Amino acid sequence: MSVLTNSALDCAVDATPAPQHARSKIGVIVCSQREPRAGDQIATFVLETLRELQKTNPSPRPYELILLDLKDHPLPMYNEPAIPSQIHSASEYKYPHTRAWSELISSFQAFVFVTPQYNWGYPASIKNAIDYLFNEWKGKPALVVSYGGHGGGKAAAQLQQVLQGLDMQVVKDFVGLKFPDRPFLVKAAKGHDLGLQAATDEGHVKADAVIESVDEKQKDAVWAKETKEIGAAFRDLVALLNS
Ligand SMILES: NC(=O)C1=CN([C@@H]2O[C@H](COP(=O)(O)OP(=O)(O)OC[C@H]3O[C@@H](n4cnc5c(N)ncnc54)[C@H](OP(=O)(O)O)[C@@H]3O)[C@@H](O)[C@H]2O)C=CC1
Ligand SMILES: Cc1cc2nc3c(=O)[nH]c(=O)nc-3n(C[C@H](O)[C@H](O)[C@H](O)COP(=O)(O)O)c2cc1C
Repeated sequence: MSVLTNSALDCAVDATPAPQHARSKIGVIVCSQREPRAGDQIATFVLETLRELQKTNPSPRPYELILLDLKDHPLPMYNEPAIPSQIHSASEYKYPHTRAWSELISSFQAFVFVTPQYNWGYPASIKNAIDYLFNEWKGKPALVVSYGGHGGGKAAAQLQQVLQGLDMQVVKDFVGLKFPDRPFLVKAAKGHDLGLQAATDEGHVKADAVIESVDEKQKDAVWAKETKEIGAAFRDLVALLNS
C-alpha cells in the first residue's frame, strides 16, 4: 500500500478516533455544487461501486459509506476570525455554519473526495469547505477520485497536495475518470443522465475475479476498467482505516 505523507507535519492526530468496536463512517464527498452538475451522479456511481466492493471484501472493522454533498452544507466564503488549526472544539468557532460543518466532519473517519477538474484545478467549493476546518480532517485516510475531459488528473494532484497539508493519510494513487467522448462532456456539463447506474446494476463491479470474466457488453460500460482502479485504491483506504 502506498501513502503520501507530509513529514513536516508529523504530529499526533488531534481528531478523536472512533472506538475500536464502533462502525466507521466513510464519507464520499461530492466536491462540486453548481446547478446543474454531473458531480452528484458521478459520486453516486463511485459510492455504489464501493458498496458492491464492500459486499465481497469484508473489512475486519465494519464501515458505512455515506454520500456527503457540499450542496447540502452550503458555506459562505471563509469568514471565521480564527485559524482553524488553533481550534480543538466546535464550540470555539464563531459561526453556526462552521460548528455544524465541524461536527459533521468530526463524525467521519475517512473520506473519498470525488472532484471535477475546473480550469486545470479543483473547484473553489471544495477548497472553501476544506479550509473551514483543520483538526477535523487531520490524520484521517483520504482517497481522491477525479473526473473531466482528460480524467481530471491535474485537479486530483493539486487536491492531494492540499490534503497532505492537512496531514491526512492520502492514498498515493488517485483514480481519474476520463470522459469517453465529446458528447459525454457536453452531457456532464449540462447535468444530463450519464447512464452510470448500468455499471453497477449489471454486476461488473465486483471482485477482481468477476471483473476478469465480464462479458463484452459489461466491458463496454462507461468506466468498467476504472472501477477496478477504484477498488484497488479503496482497499488501500480501508487498510489505512484499519491500521
Ligand atoms: N471554463 C470552462 O468552462 C472550461 C471548460 N473546459 C472544458 O473542458 C474540456 C477539457 O479542457 P482541458 O482539460 O483544458 O483540456 P483541453 O481539451 O482544452 O486540452 C488542452 C491541452 O492540455 C492537455 N491536458 C488537459 N488536461 C490534461 C490533463 N489532466 N493531463 C494531461 N494533459 C492535459 C491536453 O493534452 P492532450 O491533448 O494530449 O490530452 C491538451 O493538449 C474542454 O474541451 C472544455 O470543453 C475546459 C477549461 C475551462
Ligand atoms: C468552470 C469550469 C471549468 C472547467 N475546466 C475544465 C478543465 O480544466 N478540464 C476539463 O477536462 N474539464 C473542465 N470543465 C468541464 C468539467 O469537467 C465538466 O463540466 C464536469 O461536468 C464538471 O463537474 P460538475 O458537473 O460536477 O460541476 C470545466 C467546467 C467548468 C464548469
